[in-house]
Amino acid sequence: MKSVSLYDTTLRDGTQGEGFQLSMLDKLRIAQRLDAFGVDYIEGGWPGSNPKDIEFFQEAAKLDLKHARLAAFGSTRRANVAVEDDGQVKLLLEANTPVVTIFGKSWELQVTEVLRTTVEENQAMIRDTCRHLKEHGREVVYDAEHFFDGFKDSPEHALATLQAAADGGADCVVLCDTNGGTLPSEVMQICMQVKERIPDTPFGIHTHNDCELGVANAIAAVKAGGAQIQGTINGYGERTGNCNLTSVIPILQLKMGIEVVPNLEGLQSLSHFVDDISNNPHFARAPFVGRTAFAHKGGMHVNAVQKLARSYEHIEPGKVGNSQQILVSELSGQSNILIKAEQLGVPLEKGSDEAKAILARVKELENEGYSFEAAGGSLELLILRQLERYEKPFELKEFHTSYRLYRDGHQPVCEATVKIFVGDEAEYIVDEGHGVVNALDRALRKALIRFYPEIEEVSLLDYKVRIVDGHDATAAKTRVLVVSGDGESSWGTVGVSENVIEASWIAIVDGIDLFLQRKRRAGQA
Ligand SMILES: CC(=O)SCCNC(=O)CCNC(=O)[C@H](O)C(C)(C)COP(=O)(O)OP(=O)(O)OC[C@H]1O[C@@H](n2cnc3c(N)ncnc32)[C@H](O)[C@@H]1OP(=O)(O)O
Ligand SMILES: CC(=O)C(=O)O
Repeated sequence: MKSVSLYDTTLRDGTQGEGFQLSMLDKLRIAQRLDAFGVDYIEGGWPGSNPKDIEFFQEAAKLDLKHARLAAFGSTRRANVAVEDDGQVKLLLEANTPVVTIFGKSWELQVTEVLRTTVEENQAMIRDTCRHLKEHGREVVYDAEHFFDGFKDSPEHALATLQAAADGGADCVVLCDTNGGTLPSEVMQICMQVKERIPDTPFGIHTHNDCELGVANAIAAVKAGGAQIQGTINGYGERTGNCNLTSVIPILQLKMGIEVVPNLEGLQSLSHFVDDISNNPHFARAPFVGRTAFAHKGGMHVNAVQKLARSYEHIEPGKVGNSQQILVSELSGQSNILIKAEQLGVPLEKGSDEAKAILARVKELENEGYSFEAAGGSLELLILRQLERYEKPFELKEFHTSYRLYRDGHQPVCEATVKIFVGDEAEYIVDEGHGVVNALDRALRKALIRFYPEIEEVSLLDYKVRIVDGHDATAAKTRVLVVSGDGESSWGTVGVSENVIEASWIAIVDGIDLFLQRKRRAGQA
């Protein structure tokens, strides 16, 4: 048996966070992934809240979960209502889950001001509801809402509410830092007192991230003997979110030697899955699972990690399914360039003229406003050009763009003409587009297709414009970042100019040029 169980509330408390909505089918898919990953409890929702959650539990019963136990969430019975007659408690039982989690009030202020009842009735509500659910054969988790605030206000009152849950037969009492304002030292101290005063019922922890201490507080509780951690994948949840399980899990497993999941390597992919399914962007700087969690940019760091990865990495990235990234920028040393060149199959010597020239060119261009971090394609071209492993596929003679807006209600027209040379042959093409950049992209492709039919495979996936230096207002330098793809891979290219059309042109041309260079080099290999 595990010494600490993982209780996931992504499907309940996670959905209380702004911008995190899940359909019933999304919830089912996430539940399956959580089960496969080895989470012990999955809180699916609150049946007393909405029809979607009622339906979820009906469908989830058919899931054939291999490991996790499903929990339905709700509150204690209402004040002055018999527990058998409480509609919300009935729905909790009708959800037919092996586990039911109920929350109740620990803070006297909440009892008198929010519930507007007496301390005695509140304790009866907790005790009766736990007992009733136990009598119906459920494993009962009792979430002590506002426990730490309640304890700081009156330890005796807060402990008496826990005792009421224990008397009602709760299997675990979970201390909640509902407002997220408690410090790890306080959590530790209070948890130790709970352990001493209620020794026969295991305690767990449920924290919120309002002081960015959700994870630290959960770890402090485990240090004090906590047996369950409640949290969400990627920390989604009410306000600033809940304790982030994608951080807690590797901390427990890799730093504290507490085995909680069988395949930690699946962590990053689980994190991306939940982002994707909820249509949220991935948080690049997320510890352990973020894209940049093991990305090295400073030249000195890159030099060191090449010699010894753990010189700047606190764990092996592969242990959580992540990988080391090396970035090239104005902060690079030759080591960054050497690694990139090696990856391109053109190894370079440290101290060689080529390595020095490439590094100098990167620094010069970054000073002009280029950024190679997200433009690996442009960096690849820069290296090939410097090493004379590059054949120019075409020469631009001229391009022209126009945008015509009619006052009589006609659709505006965006037009581009492009004149290029491939060897001695000229091609002069005009095309229209949704905007001038689109027209330019279309005209260029049309002009090239006769010479390079393979460019049919390339499409433009993303286009971003950023002002490099804002002080020149509309004459400021712009950086355009383009992502192109061929269905198998994608690559970023960058262009910089005071003119956004020219910056776009540079980035688009590099995107197509790189594709042609790669094809040519693959053909030679
Ligand atoms: C800390 C947490 O995250 S707890 C979970 C919070 N999550 C949610 O609220 C999401 C789901 N909630 C809902 O769908 C709705 O709020 C419902 C269906 C549960 C309740 O809706 P309504 O009956 O319209 O009540 P409303 O939301 O306005 O007010 C909550 C009521 O619950 C009572 N209540 C609050 N906590 C408890 C408790 N632990 N035990 C019993 N009653 C409680 C409040 O006193 C209030 O009743 P009152 O107005 O008679 O005093
Ligand atoms: C129960 C719960 O979600 C909280 O107290 O934060």
